[in-house]
Amino acid sequence: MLPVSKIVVNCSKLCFTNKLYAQAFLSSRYSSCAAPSFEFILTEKKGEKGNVGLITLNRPKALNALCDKLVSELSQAVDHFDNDDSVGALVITGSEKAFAAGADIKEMQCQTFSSNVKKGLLKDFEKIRECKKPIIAAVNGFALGGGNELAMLCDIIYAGDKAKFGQPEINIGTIPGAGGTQRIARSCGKSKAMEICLTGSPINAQEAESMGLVSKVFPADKLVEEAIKTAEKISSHSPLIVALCKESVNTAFETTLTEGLRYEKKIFYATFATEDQKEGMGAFVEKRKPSFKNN
Ligand SMILES: CCCCCCC[C@H](O)CC(=O)SCCNC(=O)CCNC(=O)[C@H](O)C(C)(C)COP(=O)([O-])OP(=O)([O-])OC[C@H]1O[C@@H](n2cnc3c(N)ncnc32)[C@H](O)[C@@H]1OP(=O)([O-])[O-]
Repeated sequence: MLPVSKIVVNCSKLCFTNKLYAQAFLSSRYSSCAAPSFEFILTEKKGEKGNVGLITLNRPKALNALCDKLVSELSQAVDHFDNDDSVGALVITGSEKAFAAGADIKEMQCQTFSSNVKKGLLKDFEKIRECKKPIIAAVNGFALGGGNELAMLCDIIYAGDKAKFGQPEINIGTIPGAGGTQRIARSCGKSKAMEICLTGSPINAQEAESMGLVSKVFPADKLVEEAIKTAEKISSHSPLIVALCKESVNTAFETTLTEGLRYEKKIFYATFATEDQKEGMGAFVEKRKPSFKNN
């Protein structure tokens, strides 16, 4: 156990580091509109048409632990691809060892209730949810705590065959804070959510697939390629209609069945006011490929 004096020194060092991060973030954010450059993530466009935005978490020494700066960069990169008309869908991945081992415990250990409230600890994490384009999480290795919550924040989860999912927060005296208790319960039911959150024990990719947390499992070395293929398929559709479809499915997690069906019907009717619906149905009747205009 660390003596108190060492903990205090460590915490003040962290606060200073956070200030530097904040300054670097502000200057990178407001200096240009070009693709931002990052320290803890890599971004590139993938797919035959370059229409998939790939974001790779890249903080290998800490198993991609989600420190403030990493999450802030991630949120900026998601926003950047969301506003890039040449990109139709995003893939977020990590390394073969870790998608992300959770929030950065070393950074979090000295935080207090009031500091969490004042700085809005989860604000960048929550911003990712506003992305209109579909996001696929391609998970190899550990997806623990905030790592699993980040995967669940995405729209589709693909796993490598050695992936491990879990919410170990209970082991370190806290609870899942970025959607773990809510999203597992909604997608996999109460008993699984309780088991995962209350034991803190991880589950493997096959269990995650059988309980519906993950939609497909691939050999680890094929995972990102498969996720990109799915993202390309999504990107071949009308971006406008894809965004409406994503919003409609997400509504299923927010409301009652009656309200959800009412919402879906409104959106379905509304698609008939778009050029892309005319183009899509026209192309089918004329036996040609549609050419969507995002209108
Ligand atoms: C701001 C946004 C917030 C978003 C979400 C907040 C809410 C969320 O619900 C709360 C959490 O996620 S609570 C978190 C929930 N997550 C957990 O409780 C999981 C904690 N991690 C583990 O249990 C183990 O590391 C593993 C079992 C993942 C791997 O074991 P292994 O293969 O023997 O590897 P190893 O030797 O152990 O690690 C290698 C290096 O990585 C380092 N590092 C790793 N994880 C870190 C982390 N989260 N932090 C910091 N560092 C972390 C580790 O210290 C070491 O570096 P060192 O310089 O040599 O000290």
